[in-house]
Amino acid sequence: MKYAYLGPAGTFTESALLQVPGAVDAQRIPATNVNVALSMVREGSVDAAMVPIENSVEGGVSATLDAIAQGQALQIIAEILVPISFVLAVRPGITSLDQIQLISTHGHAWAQCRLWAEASIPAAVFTPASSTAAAAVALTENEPQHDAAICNPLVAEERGLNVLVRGVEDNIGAVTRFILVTRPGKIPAPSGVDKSTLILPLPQDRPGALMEILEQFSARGVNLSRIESRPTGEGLGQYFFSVDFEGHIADERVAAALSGLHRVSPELRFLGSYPAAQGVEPFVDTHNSDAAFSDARAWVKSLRDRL
Ligand SMILES: O=C(O)C(=O)C[C@]1(C(=O)O)C=C[C@@H](O)C=C1
Repeated sequence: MKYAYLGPAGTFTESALLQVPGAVDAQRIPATNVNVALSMVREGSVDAAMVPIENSVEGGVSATLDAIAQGQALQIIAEILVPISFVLAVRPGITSLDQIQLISTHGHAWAQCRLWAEASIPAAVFTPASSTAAAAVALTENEPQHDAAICNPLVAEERGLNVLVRGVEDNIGAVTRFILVTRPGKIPAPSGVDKSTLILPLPQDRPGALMEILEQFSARGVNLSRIESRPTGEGLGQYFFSVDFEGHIADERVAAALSGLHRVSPELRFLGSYPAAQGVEPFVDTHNSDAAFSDARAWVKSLRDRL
């Protein structure tokens, strides 16, 4: 397997990739951003890409939500959770917080440390980097453009950077969720605790369209675990929903919800069913069990056989 990931080496995304069985010894290609990583998958130069999709503090990663919603179809085959804690690394010569004028990191990381930064280095100006590791690596250049970087403790250690402060995140216990993305292919077999992801364009032409979408899930007892709206980019008021729910396409209730959704929003995209990184087997009412669905189907068929 050959993997792309949001690089350079030392990002939290690489930490997520290293949790994938076999990835430690596999070829790992750093990409400068999420779009580049996903393009490598689409054009076939790698087998899969690891990209961030949401953080428990800052929410959805728009670049990923948008890139997998549009363009050539992709599939999610796994999710990985990584606990997030940041350090403040500094360039040689900086020994105290009041010397820091320019501070760099990834936008999502900055959002998770903003309160600490406002209180501790109020005069410092933030300059965005393509990743936390890119900001850290830049401190090792001959003439660094910034004085400090907020990054993964591992990259600071690997690059021999001076760390002034540890644990600069505003929320202890933050977690980022990453997804492993391939070209569409075989769907991982149900594990018992699975998740599925959909992109659902919101039908424009009628009131109650969102309700129609939601009732497809609720009528079959399918529990949503994330729903976010994103603009399609085609004009004000035009949205799609990015939705995760508990269950696998092999489950009858999920298949029934999907066929209902296809009628309501025919342009929907199924992004895959894959083992959930945490959670318990979902509670399924008797009337939403696989057996109840196949009994009902057989009953209707017996009636239609009389046509
Ligand atoms: O910059 C990194 O190290 C990344 O892996 C990206 C990213 C993100 O996009 O949210 C991942 C985890 C952290 O929440 C901060 C940044």
